[in-house]
Amino acid sequence: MSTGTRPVLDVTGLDVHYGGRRRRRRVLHGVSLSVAPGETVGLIGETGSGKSTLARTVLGLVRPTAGSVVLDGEDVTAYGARQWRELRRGGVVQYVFQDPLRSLDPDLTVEASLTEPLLVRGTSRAEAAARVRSFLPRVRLTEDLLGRLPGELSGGQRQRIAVARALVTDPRLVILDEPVSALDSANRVQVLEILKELRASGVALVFISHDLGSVAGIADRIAVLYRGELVEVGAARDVVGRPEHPYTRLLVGSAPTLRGAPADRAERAALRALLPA
Ligand SMILES: Nc1ncnc2c1ncn2[C@@H]1O[C@H](COP(=O)(O)OP(=O)(O)OP(=O)(O)O)[C@@H](O)[C@H]1O
Repeated sequence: MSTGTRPVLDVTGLDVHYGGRRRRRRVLHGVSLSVAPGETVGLIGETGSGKSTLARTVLGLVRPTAGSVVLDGEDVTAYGARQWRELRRGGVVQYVFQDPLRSLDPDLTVEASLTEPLLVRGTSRAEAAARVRSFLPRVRLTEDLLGRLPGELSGGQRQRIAVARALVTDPRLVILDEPVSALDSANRVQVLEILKELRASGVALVFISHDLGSVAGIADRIAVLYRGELVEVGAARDVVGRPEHPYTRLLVGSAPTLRGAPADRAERAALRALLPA
């Protein structure tokens, strides 16, 4: 297979358990998901459905009990801590958290935060500084912010810096875990617009959200996670326009922006009754 068509992420039959032997609890079950180069996949599901666990497993922060994770053609399932460190340093996969303060070191200036991932990869200081400056307009930021600390920025600016930091190394895949949930509506729209534009650079995005409305306008495909299982995966317009699983129908019905009118109480109760316990 050529690298052009090879998935940038290929997760197969993933099971994840948390807890010790006595309190062992299955959080993901048989999850299989593939992301093509340049594709944007929205991963949606309610709180506790396992979205972050899936992201953390793909990033090597949680070890699966079964299944495999292949990143850009490399089976990383059995990677040890050192191999993961090297892989992360290589910048193939990057991530953005809901809270940008988790993605940014509070003691580093914006400039240091943005140049660091490039310097770690061996880019010269001058080249890194030039690359950072040329990247700023793509996230609607200006050079006067470079000397500030994360604590001296607005929430929206911080999240745009976190997005820039994830993308400045030209990764193949970026996982964004609820990247707009903590933002007000103006900043949310702006970050979504920026992400849409950045897709043109060919990076693959996995966009995690509990809100179908945020994901629907940006994702090529949508994957729906319900209680640790992927219950529906399809083209965004099909999942929104013709949802098949009762849980997806409930989600679409609860998002008035996606439907003429939200589902009424009786309809929601009928859909809930169809969901597996
Ligand atoms: N480190 C952990 N140890 C034990 N249980 C955990 C751990 N992390 C998460 N869980 C549990 O696993 C389940 C899935 O959590 P996860 O954070 O993956 O869900 P989520 O869909 O991302 O939820 P949210 O939208 O609230 O972030 C939850 O029941 C959670 O309490």
